Amino acid sequence: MCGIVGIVGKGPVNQDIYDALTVLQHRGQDAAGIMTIDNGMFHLRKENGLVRDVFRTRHMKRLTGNVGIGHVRYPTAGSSSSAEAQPFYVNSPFGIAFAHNGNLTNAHELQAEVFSIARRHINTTSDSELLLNIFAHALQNAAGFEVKPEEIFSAVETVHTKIRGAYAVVAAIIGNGMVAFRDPFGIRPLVLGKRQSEHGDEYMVASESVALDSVGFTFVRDVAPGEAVYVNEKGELFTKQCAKNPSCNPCIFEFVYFARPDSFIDGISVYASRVNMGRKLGEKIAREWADLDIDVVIPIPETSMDVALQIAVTLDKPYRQGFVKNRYIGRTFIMPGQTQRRKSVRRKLNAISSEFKGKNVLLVDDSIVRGTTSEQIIEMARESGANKVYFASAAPEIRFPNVYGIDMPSANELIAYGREIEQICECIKADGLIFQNIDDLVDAVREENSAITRFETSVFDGNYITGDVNQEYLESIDKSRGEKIKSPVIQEELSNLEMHNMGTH
Ligand SMILES: O=P(O)(O)OC[C@H]1O[C@H](OP(=O)(O)OP(=O)(O)O)[C@H](O)[C@@H]1O
Ligand SMILES: NC(=O)CC[C@H](N)C(=O)O
Ligand SMILES: [Mg+2]
Repeated sequence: MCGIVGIVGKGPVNQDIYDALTVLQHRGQDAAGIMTIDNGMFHLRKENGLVRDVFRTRHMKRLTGNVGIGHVRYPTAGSSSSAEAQPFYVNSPFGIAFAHNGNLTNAHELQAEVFSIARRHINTTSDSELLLNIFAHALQNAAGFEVKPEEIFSAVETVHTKIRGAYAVVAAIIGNGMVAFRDPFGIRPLVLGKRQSEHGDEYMVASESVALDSVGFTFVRDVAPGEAVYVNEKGELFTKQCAKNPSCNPCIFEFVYFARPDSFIDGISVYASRVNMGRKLGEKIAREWADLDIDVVIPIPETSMDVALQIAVTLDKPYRQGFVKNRYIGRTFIMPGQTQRRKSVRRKLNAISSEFKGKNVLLVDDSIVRGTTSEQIIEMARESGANKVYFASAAPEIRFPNVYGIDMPSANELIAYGREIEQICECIKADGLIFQNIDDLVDAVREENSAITRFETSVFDGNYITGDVNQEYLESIDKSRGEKIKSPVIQEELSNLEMHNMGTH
């Protein structure tokens, strides 16, 4: 899903960006990077790995300056080579550093255009590097060394007309400041925050509000879909709506799984939306499984815990922590390959057998995607002596690929693809399986902000909000990003393109 952050401060920003990235780590575990501007020069450190492993004191010391951006990556286009870690950089115009959350759906056409019209070479397979070059080319005609806010906004307008897909972006421009913008459908989140210092106001943008909280910035507002925010080096803020017909359609999977519960996205508390999901699903279980004898409700840590507690309250059943999570293992779903995901479930979760022995348990997860977690967890519950194992998912059946920044390029790998509920239940070997209805999921999230009339729900219903996704496109991403391509050997070959500005190690 990727996390992005940018700060224009009145003092060094390296530590704040680092701290903000650590609280956005749940959005991307593959690579991390920070790029700062000091005295007309960029300073960069990026590498594969978690934030705590990528940045050592020696790197932090080099990342000087009062303007900077950062990124944590979950690859959803190109390869997971360190050459595709972000921020990216181009030297013209001015020198631009760039970080992106989302995924483009017309990367292929853009590739041809960037070369034939802009005469720009892209040396990676990353869609984010393409997006950077489209933006840079649009800014190419800015007059003078100090770019005017209007010139920035006009470049963002051009980007909106050329690019399709999902994008929340932050960029830092040498000699000028920080730009951030969000796609006209508002698929990926982006918030603006402010902090008062004795030398004046400091501004920050981030994927989630929790990043602002962690470094003492106050939430100002969500960046609107299609809007651009520009903060110059003096700390002056300029904003403009740069899209013709913007509309707010946040990705509903942010609320189901991706975002941290203590974040607010487009005026919606992620935590409250999950509690609502639990209530709705609990009511459905009470209606449809009235005759089932459930002894206990057990969450599958970590994301489903808020949902499961509310299901237990709604059903008036005990809630117990039957699984202990190894706090040193990250999220399994955003790991790069199926082998690693599969192996990590048992390393991550262990059962407390006394909570299962002789009981009819209702296991709750936020979602079932490939079925990697549910299948193994049910096996563990049985090994621990459970009598009956029922399973509830706070999200509906996921049957369609995602093209907006979640790494689900192939319908075939989705356990619900081509299967009815009884068949999925057989695959994961549960005694009963129940999913949230799509309308209930949407209502659960909308309850927190009724002004949002539509969410990006394509993984559940196959309606792709940008209107440009057809079967041919889905087949092409399946082919180019299927599990095969993520094999370590192929990844190694792609890493040969390590032509990026690493700085000294
Ligand atoms: O059906 P699957 O393909 O297994 O995917 C779904 C599972 O993956 C996620 O957990 P993850 O371990 O990524 O993170 P969490 O600790 O935040 O729950 C999600 O919460 C489900 O448990
Ligand atoms: N999940 C994301 O936001 C990924 C951003 C970009 N498409 C990449 O793969 O690097
Ligand atoms: Mg989980």
